[in-house]
Amino acid sequence: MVKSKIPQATAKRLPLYYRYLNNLQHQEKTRVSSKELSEAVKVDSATIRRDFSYFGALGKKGYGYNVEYLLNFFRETLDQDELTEVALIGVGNLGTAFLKYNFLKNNNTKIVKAFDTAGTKIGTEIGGVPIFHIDELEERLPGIKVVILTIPASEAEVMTERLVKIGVEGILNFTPARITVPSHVRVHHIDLAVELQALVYFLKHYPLEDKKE
Ligand SMILES: NC(=O)c1ccc[n+]([C@@H]2O[C@H](COP(=O)([O-])OP(=O)(O)OC[C@H]3O[C@@H](n4cnc5c(N)ncnc54)[C@H](O)[C@@H]3O)[C@@H](O)[C@H]2O)c1
Repeated sequence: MVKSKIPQATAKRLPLYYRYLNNLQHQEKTRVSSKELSEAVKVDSATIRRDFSYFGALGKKGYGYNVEYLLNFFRETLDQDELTEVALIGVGNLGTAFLKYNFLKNNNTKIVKAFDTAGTKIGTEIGGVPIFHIDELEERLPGIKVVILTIPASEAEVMTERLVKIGVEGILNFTPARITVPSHVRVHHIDLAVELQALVYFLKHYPLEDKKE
């Protein structure tokens, strides 16, 4: 297996590929063509071929890619065999939805603890995840390196400082606040409004070739 560094853009597509290939394996399919994969994950086949070349997976003409080989590679690369425990901060509309969904279906990340300030939620569970008061953060968070932030934007900066102090290494930030972190902490910012705008922009300016009239 190839162990060289994978470009970030490629790495971001790995979970997408992984999920689809996992489905194929459940259907007992042993191989997949880049065309089939391309249609399923909505990434053009040239990009898929380039991505896969980083994994040392070279599709054979008329055969395609070996599903098991790719899955093994992705499991290693995505650390799928290891459960990553995640905490969620802010059990409001968005946070509640994430707790109900949790992520175990897709891969081995799981929300194991949640925190909020609202008295009515403390001591309850949603989707099997216990909700603690945020005052207990310093006591209960250690050991967890990844946090999902779904609190009001006004709270984000102060909360981030607390998280960094406790040793959090990755923050999935759903708040509109741009938070600042030291260089050893990684923040991924998710903004559905921006994604939606991007989609509308692409539809307008880059119509798909086989768009039906
Ligand atoms: N990224 C996106 O696409 C997207 C979409 C919708 C909402 N949002 C953002 O996500 C955040 C949550 O949105 P929502 O609709 O769930 O809001 P909400 O008001 O329903 O939930 C916020 C929760 O955070 C809790 N909270 C407040 N201060 C806290 C603190 N210091 N520590 C712990 N918990 C605290 C509140 O008690 C509440 O339960 C907001 O910042 C919102 O702007 C982002």
